[in-house]
Amino acid sequence: MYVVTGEEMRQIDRYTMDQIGMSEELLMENAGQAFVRHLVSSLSQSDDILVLIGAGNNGGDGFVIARLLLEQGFKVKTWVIPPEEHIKGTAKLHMNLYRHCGHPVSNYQTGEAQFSDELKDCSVVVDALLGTGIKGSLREPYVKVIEQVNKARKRVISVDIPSGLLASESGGERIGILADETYTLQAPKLSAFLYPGAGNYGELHILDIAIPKRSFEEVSPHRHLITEKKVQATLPQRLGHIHKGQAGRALVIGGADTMPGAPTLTTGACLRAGAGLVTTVIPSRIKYSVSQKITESTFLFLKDRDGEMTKKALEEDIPFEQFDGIAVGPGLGRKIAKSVHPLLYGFSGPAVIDADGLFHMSKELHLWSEKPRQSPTIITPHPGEMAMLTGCTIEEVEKRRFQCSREFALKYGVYVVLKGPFTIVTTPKGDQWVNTTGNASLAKGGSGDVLTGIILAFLLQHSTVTDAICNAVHIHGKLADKMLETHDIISVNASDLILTLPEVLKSYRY
Ligand SMILES: NC(=O)C1=CN([C@@H]2O[C@H](COP(=O)(O)OP(=O)(O)OC[C@H]3O[C@@H](n4cnc5c(N)ncnc54)[C@H](OP(=O)(O)O)[C@@H]3O)[C@@H](O)[C@H]2O)[C@H](O)CC1
Ligand SMILES: [K+]
Repeated sequence: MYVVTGEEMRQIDRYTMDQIGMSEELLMENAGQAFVRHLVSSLSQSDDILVLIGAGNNGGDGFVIARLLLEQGFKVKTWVIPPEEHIKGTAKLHMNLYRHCGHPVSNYQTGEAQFSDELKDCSVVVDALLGTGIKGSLREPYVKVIEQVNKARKRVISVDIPSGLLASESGGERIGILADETYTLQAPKLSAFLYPGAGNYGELHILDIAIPKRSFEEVSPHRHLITEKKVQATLPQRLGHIHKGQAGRALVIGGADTMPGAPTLTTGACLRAGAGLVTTVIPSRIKYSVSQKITESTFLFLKDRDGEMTKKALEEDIPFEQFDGIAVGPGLGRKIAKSVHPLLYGFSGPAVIDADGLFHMSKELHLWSEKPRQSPTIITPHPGEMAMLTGCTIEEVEKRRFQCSREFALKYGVYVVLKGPFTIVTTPKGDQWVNTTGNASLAKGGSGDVLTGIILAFLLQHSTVTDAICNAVHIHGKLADKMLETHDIISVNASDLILTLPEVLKSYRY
């Protein structure tokens, strides 16, 4: 499943029409058919449905939807919002088809007052005003109509994207329909995953309108959705004759006197996510508090100063060659200078850098570009850490989540896991994967430490790095979703996620 910009979707449509030979009329009919097929089970014959039509092909989809709903006996009122002569091409063809079936159209230009009354009295609004073709700031009469619809608090279902939003941008101050559900056509658009605009989408559904795979392969968008099906198919199997060393020897480096919990969580998650052996490297002074909480890992206690492990101890006292993968950073501390590059450069396995590890990395980026690691490096920043690494503001990162992580991944040859709602995984080649599991309960200290542990464990058990990271991100979100079945959203703790791992992982087995 691809995630596309408006421009990519246009190219895909073009290829489908020009090279494959499917006409726009057919695609529009397919879009309306798919929309109605999915919608009818949630409609009742007593619903009063208002279909709002704009000037372009999104409006054309609206005519198909209105016709099909009317033919099935639903009560539908169809409102054309711009002057009718603005409707051209394929949308006009479907308007005529609709009319030839004997169905009526009302026009907002001549019936504003009646429109307000009908909006007040309806129960469902189908928003087919504007889709991927919108350019620049929203113009009248759409501004007024969209504000009116948002105030009316009806059940609103958008076709393709909530009208007013741009397909590829985060929304910001834009006026847009506040939809309860959005039925997007064939492939989700970037704005479905970029806040604040993502909040306008409501529940996102993806409709298959029969655009062939070939059209996507020709345009080749580099973004994908992480799907449950793919996770299920690629989760590691454990063979009957495997021994613990073959399930991965993991090393977790972190912790300081004020942060004993972070490496504890990472280690706990790493064990529950299947690593064969885990060794936790922490400063000596927290050895009792951490080791009491973890039964199954072994420890290495390093010399510390001011409550943090020293640069020298980190570089000289760890037998890196005994391990298959490393996670460095959870609770590592920032008080005393440390360097991550020299620790990892000579290490031949995958390495995850998180939390304070990213702080130290941000001070030595020249080393990462001068001497890139040959083995996979995975960084797991939240937007604040991404801002620190790139020198952008957090707002810029949030606005340009896709571009920002891609630029960094390409420049430094690393995998970037940009956390947040809809975490984005980017490979060093620039391919991107968007995660849709998880919820706001994860906005709490410690949940990132758990993710780091799962990523490390999965890296040691998957055959590809990308699958390992995507599956870890997906499962981590799923833990939070599972917790909401029994817990309130504000009371899920990071350690609860680890306890839920066995049940969630088991639910993915065939
Ligand atoms: N993906 C597919 O395979 C298919 C998608 N379909 C649907 O088509 C739309 C995209 O259609 P398009 O005609 O390109 O664009 P829109 O319908 O989104 O809107 C274009 C009209 O909107 C007016 N416009 C543009 N910018 C603004 C603005 N800032 N404010 C107000 N109005 C604006 C403009 O009209 P004018 O009269 O002002 O010129 C444009 O004409 C896609 O989203 C799907 O829903 C098809 O069904 C085929 C299959
Ligand atoms: K729309």
